[in-house]
Amino acid sequence: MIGRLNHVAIAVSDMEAAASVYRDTLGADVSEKVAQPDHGVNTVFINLPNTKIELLEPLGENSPIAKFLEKNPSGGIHHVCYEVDDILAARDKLVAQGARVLGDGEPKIGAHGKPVLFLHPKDFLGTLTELEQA
Ligand SMILES: C[C@@H](C(=O)O)C(=O)SCCNC(=O)CCNC(=O)[C@H](O)C(C)(C)COP(=O)(O)OP(=O)(O)OC[C@H]1O[C@@H](n2cnc3c(N)ncnc32)[C@H](O)[C@@H]1OP(=O)(O)O
Ligand SMILES: [Co+2]
Repeated sequence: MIGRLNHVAIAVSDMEAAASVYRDTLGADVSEKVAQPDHGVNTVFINLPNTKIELLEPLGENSPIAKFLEKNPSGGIHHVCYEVDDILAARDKLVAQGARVLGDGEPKIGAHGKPVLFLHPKDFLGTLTELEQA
């Protein structure tokens, strides 16, 4: 069912400092910062030859990454995102197997303009898992 690794996300409290680590220290191709108000985060993408790293910082009062950063003040790996050909079929199959879809269960438009869903970390080996329509 799952296909390519679309991105690995890292939550950070200081986006400028984090982007500098990837741009200046690691010498990567780093995008501009984009607000994702529907998701309560700002994103910066690091474009690697075979995948992407998504840097996340909180946006607004009820950011879903706020608690994570309280527990991990120096940042940390927050989620992995896999591509699926048919996100609704994938969701229905996973729900039938007992997996919990976060939020209202309906896809939202993600950072790449495509539908995304999140699956509860406790159902996937302690790893918050995002699915993105390929
Ligand atoms: C722009 C878009 C895109 O790429 O297109 C994005 O990525 S937006 C990326 C931001 N959006 C999201 O993350 C949306 C989905 N996330 C959520 O709904 C939330 O963050 C939850 C995953 C439900 C966690 O919420 P919250 O931290 O408030 O709850 P909580 O502290 O009660 O956590 C419940 C349990 O899950 C654990 N937990 C929380 N966040 C976790 C994470 N990222 N990875 C692994 N475990 C995690 C906690 O330690 C806790 O475990 P214990 O009970 O053992 O202590
Ligand atoms: Co993501």
